[in-house]
Amino acid sequence: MAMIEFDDVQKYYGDFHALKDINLKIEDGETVVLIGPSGSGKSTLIRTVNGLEPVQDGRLIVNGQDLANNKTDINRIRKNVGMVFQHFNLYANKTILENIMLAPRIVLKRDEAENKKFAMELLDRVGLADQAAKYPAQLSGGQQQRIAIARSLAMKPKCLLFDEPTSALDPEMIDDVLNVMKDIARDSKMTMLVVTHEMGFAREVADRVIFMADGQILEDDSSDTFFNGEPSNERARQFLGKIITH
Ligand SMILES: Nc1ncnc2c1ncn2[C@@H]1O[C@H](COP(=O)(O)OP(=O)(O)OP(=O)(O)O)[C@@H](O)[C@H]1O
Repeated sequence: MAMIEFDDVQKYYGDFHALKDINLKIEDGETVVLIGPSGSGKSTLIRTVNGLEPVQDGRLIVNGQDLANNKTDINRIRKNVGMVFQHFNLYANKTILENIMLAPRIVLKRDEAENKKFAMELLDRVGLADQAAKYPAQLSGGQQQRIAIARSLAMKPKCLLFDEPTSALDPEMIDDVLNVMKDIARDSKMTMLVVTHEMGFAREVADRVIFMADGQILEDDSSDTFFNGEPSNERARQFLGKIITH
């Protein structure tokens, strides 16, 4: 079964039609990159997948549950679907280790020793084991984002959503964060949906690239076709030309 399936999904902000006839299937374990110009609906689309934005019409199945049905338990979805934001949203008054241990303790009631052991493993995986006792403000933006990723992984989600995770970072921090994301894409069986302008990431690890404009999906290709062949949609070709030459 697909991890995520949009079936003629419509999303409105008041009268504004933000997502138009979205049809999209993302299989278990796929890494999919979503690109498109500013205001095209990328954030809106990704935020519908864990129920941060409700949809008004169609079917949106995530991990076997229909998010377009208001009886669906959003908390059950969020246990399995993590999200990493542009601004890291760490808890400022908690240590790095506590930031990672909090949700598994409260939501999953994970045993304290096991929780700590796994949190330390994750800190090691993102290269920040020596920062466990610090507070978020003592870390750089890039380090905070790696902690935010570790915090999402601590829930052992089936699916991880990334909404422009490197856009708020200084250029010299971007690669460290992308390397952590590449490592996850290569080594885990997790489904990843990533909004990003980082085409190197898309080219190296994405299975598919989706291009959106004006609330619609205009192109949905394998990464190989998108980068080594040519997108068939004219606007997707223009967009690709612009971001690659910049
Ligand atoms: N809460 C909201 N209320 C009303 N309109 C909104 C809201 N959020 C987004 N929009 C509008 O929906 C459209 C899509 O916005 P969205 O943030 O999804 O685009 P995006 O492709 O992620 O853009 P960017 O790359 O600039 O983040 C835009 O026209 C935006 O102004």
